Amino acid sequence: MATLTVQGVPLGEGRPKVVVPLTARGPADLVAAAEHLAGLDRGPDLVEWRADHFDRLDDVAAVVAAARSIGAVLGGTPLLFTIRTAAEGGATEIDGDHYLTVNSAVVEAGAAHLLDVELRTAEPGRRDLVSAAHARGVAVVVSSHDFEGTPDRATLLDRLRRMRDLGADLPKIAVMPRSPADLLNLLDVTWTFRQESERPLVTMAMGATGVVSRLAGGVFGSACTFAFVGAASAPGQVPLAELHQVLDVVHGDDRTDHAEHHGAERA
Ligand SMILES: O=C1C[C@@](O)(C(=O)O)C[C@@H](O)[C@@H]1O
Repeated sequence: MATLTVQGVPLGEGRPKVVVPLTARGPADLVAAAEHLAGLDRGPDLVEWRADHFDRLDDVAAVVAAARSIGAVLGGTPLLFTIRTAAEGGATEIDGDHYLTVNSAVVEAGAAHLLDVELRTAEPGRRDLVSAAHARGVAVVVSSHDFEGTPDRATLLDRLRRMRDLGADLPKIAVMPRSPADLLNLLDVTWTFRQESERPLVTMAMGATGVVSRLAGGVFGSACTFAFVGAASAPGQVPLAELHQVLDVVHGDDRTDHAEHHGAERA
């Protein structure tokens, strides 16, 4: 089972990597939030900028500048750039062309290490964006979110395979479980895909019923889990410090590794 290594952080190997989203609206608050994360004794392994919350998303240069500022503060910690559209539970009704323009500009500027491309993005833009990211050495997360329910196992597996076939380095699926059976299906599909695929994946079930997937999804093959500092960016997310403690119980304490990943690159 292969690993995707981004900025020295191995995804799909060992303990799942913790991602904290930044959801501040303005550049100064974003930088302050990034500084806070960078200063934590036990910070995240990756940081996601949820640029759909940014109050200047219409200004491509402002987005690129903010991504650069966040990246500079984070040092070596990998930065995932995400515009989560309203249709997928995000904070903005962005038009399709502007979505492609902003994402392409961030990729061309080398301002992020990973790029989230929503599966629902229309062709040919979707394929062009994936190719542009790969040409710049940016890893691609192809994502899909179901806020209403959980598709059946066959549909989930088919979705993950389509993401892989599109060139996703890290397919990602979030669902809303309506019962423990939905949660079991998601975990089952996660492990099935993990075994058949040459790349890691990320899955999570949202809401209260899904919390266990954020705590123990790594056992079933999910490479990352999202936690919050300040404000959650999705239902059911767990505070960062508590998530680290639970992962210590489930996977063992990684403090030495963690210090090595980030300490080495910042030094
Ligand atoms: O796709 C995801 C996962 C997520 O929706 C979650 O459920 O934790 C949080 C988002 O910020 C991120 O882009």
